[in-house]
Order: sequence, then C-alpha cells, then structure tokens
Amino acid sequence: MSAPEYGRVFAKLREGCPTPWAAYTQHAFVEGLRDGTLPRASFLHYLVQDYVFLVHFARAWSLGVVKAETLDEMKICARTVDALVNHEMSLHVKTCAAAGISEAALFAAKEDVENLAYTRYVLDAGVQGDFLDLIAALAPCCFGYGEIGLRLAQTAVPDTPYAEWIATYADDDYQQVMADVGAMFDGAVVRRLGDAFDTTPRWAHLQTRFTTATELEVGFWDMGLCGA
Ligand SMILES: Cc1ncc(C[n+]2csc(CCO)c2C)c(N)n1
Repeated sequence: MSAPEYGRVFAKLREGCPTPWAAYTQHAFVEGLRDGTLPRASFLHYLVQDYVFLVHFARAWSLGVVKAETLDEMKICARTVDALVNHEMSLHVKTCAAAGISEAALFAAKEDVENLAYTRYVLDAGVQGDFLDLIAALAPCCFGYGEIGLRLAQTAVPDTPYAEWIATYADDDYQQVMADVGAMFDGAVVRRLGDAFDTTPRWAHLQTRFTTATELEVGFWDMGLCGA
C-alpha cells in the first residue's frame, strides 16, 4: 500500500520530522479507531473538542483568504472553510446528537488546553507571519487526516464502530479537497521561494511551523485518550 500524495512541499516537510509524523499518524487513538477498541467515551470527548477545534480552524483558513496573494490561493482557502463548516462538522453534529449532545452544547464546550494550544498556535503563525507560515502550520491537520483516513479505510476491522469517522476522511471528495490544498501549497511555496525552496533561509522556519503543529496533533490525540 503506498501513501497518498499531497504534493512535494508536504513530502519534504514530512521527511523533515519522521518521528513526530509517525507518532501522529500511528497514534494509539488512531489504532483504537482502526480496531474498534477505542472507548466510546474517549471518542465522544475527542469529538466535542474537535468541534471547537474546527470552529477555530475555520477562522485560521479564513485568515488564509486574507493573506492570499492570488485568486487561486483565495479560492482554495475559501473552499476549505466550506468543507470544514459544511461537511466535516456535520459528522460531529450528527454523532454527538445521537449521544444526546446538542449543537449548542458543542459550540459552548470548554476547550481543553491541548486544543487551545494547537488552534491558537496556528492562528498566531498566520497573524505573525505570511501566507506560507500559516499554511505550513495548517498542513499537518489536512494531510495527516488524509493519510489516516485512507489507511484506515483499507485496514480497519470490518465491524469497527468508527467506520463513519473513517469514511468522512477517506471520502473521494474530501481527498480531492486535500489534494487541491497540496497543489496550492506547492504553487504558493514555489511562487515565493522558488523551485529550490528547501535551500532558502526561510525553509527551516517553515519546517518548525510544520513540526510543531504535528507535535500539537499528537497532544490532541493524547487528550482524546485521557478524556474518557
Ligand atoms: C485535531 C484535528 N486535526 C485535523 C483534523 C482534520 N481537518 C481539520 S481542518 C481540515 C481541512 C479541511 O477540512 C482537516 C482535514 C481534525 N478534524 N482535527
């Protein structure tokens, strides 16, 4: 089974932090989704936190619209906001409603500190830096869940209760969103840094943004496991 491809900039960044990347995409929480052993209470705790996470990530992708330099960049960021608030979040609303948690309760949920740290880190990367700083911090969320969704769709036990979660991220349309983000990211980096982007002085800083966001993803799964 080969890993999905979301562009050469992402491939370089992932190559630059193999240990955190494996800790994120092969986390015990992910394994529990795959084999169905994740306790329901952990999953629901994660999902409530993730709803709040997505609210702030929609703000961060909206900041991408503000920081974009081309209409293409703007379109991709705007479409990602749409995918987030109108597609991905419906999974959270539907699953939580079935467990007796209303959307109002989701919106009002108190953020765990791991959640707060991650979303505000990304927003600040975009406020302090330019479009590339923002996208480097946003990238692990997209491509990591893209990889996890596809891998679990191929390897999950047939009766895992988390099949709908897996299908949300393995979904063709959703994978297309992530592939389009990857292509946009390649174009944005080459436009600003040139074809030999990874030899430029800025590259180390972009790698740090990506690596830190990846580590914050690990913290988010840890929070999910502990929250039950
Ligand atoms: C902690 C956490 N990390 C990543 C995602 C997945 N995700 C968030 S935004 C986005 C891009 C377009 O919707 C994707 C794939 C999540 N739900 N929760």
